[in-house]
Amino acid sequence: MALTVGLRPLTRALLRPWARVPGAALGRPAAGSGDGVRCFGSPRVLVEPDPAAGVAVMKMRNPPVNSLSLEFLTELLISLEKLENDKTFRGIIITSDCPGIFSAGLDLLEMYGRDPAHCAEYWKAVQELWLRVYLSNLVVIGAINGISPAGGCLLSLSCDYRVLANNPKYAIGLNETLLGIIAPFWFKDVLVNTIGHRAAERALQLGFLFPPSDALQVGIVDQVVPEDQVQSTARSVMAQWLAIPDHARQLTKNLVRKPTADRLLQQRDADIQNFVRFISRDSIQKSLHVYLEKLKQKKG
Ligand SMILES: CCCCCC/C=C/CC(=O)SCCNC(=O)CCNC(=O)[C@H](O)C(C)(C)COP(=O)(O)OP(=O)(O)OC[C@H]1O[C@@H](n2cnc3c(N)ncnc32)[C@H](O)[C@@H]1OP(=O)(O)O
Repeated sequence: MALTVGLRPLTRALLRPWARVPGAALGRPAAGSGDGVRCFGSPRVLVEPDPAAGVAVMKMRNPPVNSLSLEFLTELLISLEKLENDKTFRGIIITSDCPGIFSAGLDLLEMYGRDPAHCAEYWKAVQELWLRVYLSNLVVIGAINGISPAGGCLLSLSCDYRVLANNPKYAIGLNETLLGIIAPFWFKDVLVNTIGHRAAERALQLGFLFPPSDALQVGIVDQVVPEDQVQSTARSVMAQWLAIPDHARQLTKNLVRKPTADRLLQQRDADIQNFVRFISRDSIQKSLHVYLEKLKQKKG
């Protein structure tokens, strides 16, 4: 799939070939590689390759909460495209480098107080990340080591398999209604595909954030394991998935997922316009303001 985001100069600049990680992470040997295999990535995305296994671990590190800002989305897209195009890799594990947080979801500051052109560019990047992960030819496993609301949950749901750490704080779900906003139809479609119509109907309207035991029961994650076993479990699950011939697995994945992705692909521009119209409403901006204030006050 070609990377088609119509980006502004700032974000286009990020799309240069494979930026190296600055500072300490630069050229750090990948965990367990022992053979000089180097980590790479970008400021917010650390990629630990294991070429022998054909697997790369992609660690999100956009502190404090891995909110999906435009820059972060762009870096994730670059990393994913690079891995997708490198025949060395057959699978990726997406996880977080921010303790206790997988991803706080979309960056509210990209939609609050912004002009329509910015909101449109942002939404296009959100669409692009979803399409890239959801339709990836690679096996994509989510090693969910922290809380994962809204856009964080969408990212998880777009993986082929989800392993969640068993910590009651690590809730997962599409909680948009709690913010006074609405999960777009393609977020909803992915949830319905995963947990079924009735469970999704309740979860979406009530903005459920499922703690691990409930998450497993409803099927929004595939496995819940002790926190220190999330990465090793993701690795063993990956080995099972990689035992299947790539072409058969990829075509089957496409068969199952294409109709859902096509619904967005057929109306991307309309979806962007709809988002911009919705998010620009005074009432929605007010809801976002109230929610952001609540987040601030929680601290004080
Ligand atoms: C058709 C129209 C469709 C519109 C659809 C729009 C779809 C949106 C989907 C989304 O993803 S919306 C985002 C939903 N996310 C959330 O509700 C999570 C909000 N955050 C939290 O609940 C908490 O931050 C946390 C993740 C549980 C972490 O808690 P913790 O106590 O560890 O940290 P905080 O002190 O709360 O946060 C630190 C810092 O980060 C800011 N922040 C948190 N989340 C976001 C975010 N999603 N976007 C931007 N900024 C965020 C928070 O405000 C703090 O900032 P400060 O400056 O340090 O005070």
